[in-house]
Amino acid sequence: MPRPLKIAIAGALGRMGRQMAETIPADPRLELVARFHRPGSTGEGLDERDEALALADVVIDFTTPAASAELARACAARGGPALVIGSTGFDAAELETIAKAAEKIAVVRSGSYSLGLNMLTGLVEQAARALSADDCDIEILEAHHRLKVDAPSGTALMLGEAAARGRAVSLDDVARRARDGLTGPRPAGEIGFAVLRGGSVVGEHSVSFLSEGERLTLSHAAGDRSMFARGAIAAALWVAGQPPGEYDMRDVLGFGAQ
Ligand SMILES: NC(=O)C1=CN([C@@H]2O[C@H](COP(=O)(O)OP(=O)(O)OC[C@H]3O[C@@H](n4cnc5c(N)ncnc54)[C@H](OP(=O)(O)O)[C@@H]3O)[C@@H](O)[C@H]2O)C=CC1
Ligand SMILES: O=C(O)C1=N[C@H](C(=O)O)C[C@H](O)C1
Repeated sequence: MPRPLKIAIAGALGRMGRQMAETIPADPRLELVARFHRPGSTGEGLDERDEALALADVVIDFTTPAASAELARACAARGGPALVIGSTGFDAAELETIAKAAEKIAVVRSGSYSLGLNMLTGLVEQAARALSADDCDIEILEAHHRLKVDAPSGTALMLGEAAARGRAVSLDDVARRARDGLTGPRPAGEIGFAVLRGGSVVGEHSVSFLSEGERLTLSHAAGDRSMFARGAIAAALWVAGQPPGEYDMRDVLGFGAQ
């Protein structure tokens, strides 16, 4: 039997950090070797970041875009460990930092570690390919708890990317990320986003394909955070054996080009 994979958790005191600390010890393939939070955060069994990086094969990180980019830089500078990034809301510079780090270490980054949601991206791509932009409008709706700080969610953007792939266009060229005021009629080909925030909603996403007289809606609802943790664990087990590069859950799940 191979030795357990050594995991460190970044953002240990956050909602997902605490969920990871609950889920990892129940998996015999893993050993939780360290948990760290912000630099200088102590107590509650926390480790210093650099000590944690020295102990781990893989770091699982659900923090903030800035913290994830800095962590990727630090992991790359020391030649490891590999990284599983769950944070969302990155800007272009942060994505560039992660891409640079991925020249030195293996990184999985996904807006959603849910298996069902990643399956949904394949269905969305397929539907978008089949339903022409001339007479079918794509709208993405997401709902999350009141404490979420980024919008649209990373998952909504993943679904938008899937729809854009299906239509062979760039999401940046067709995304309508908000509407307010006198917006005019909806241009054909747009992929629209709408956002709801409130209460304790873990995460709900739907993609609607609207044409004259009918609407097809594909949707996913997260019941709790444990399935994100299980997906991140699958990514950690997979990424440990990979050469440097930036990967996503389609690589982990073997979905390949859809
Ligand atoms: N990909 C996926 O499947 C999922 C992604 N997410 C994403 O993961 C991220 C975290 O979500 P969630 O756990 O709900 O959010 P939380 O705010 O509960 O947790 C994030 C934690 O990161 C901490 N943090 C901030 N800066 C640093 C740093 N430099 N080093 C270490 N820790 C730091 C924060 O500390 P402090 O509290 O002190 O600010 C906070 O506790 C979000 O971007 C969210 O969208 C969430 C669920 C699933
Ligand atoms: O912040 C959250 O909570 C979540 N964030 C991710 C996202 O932005 O899509 C994943 C999940 O929906 C929960």
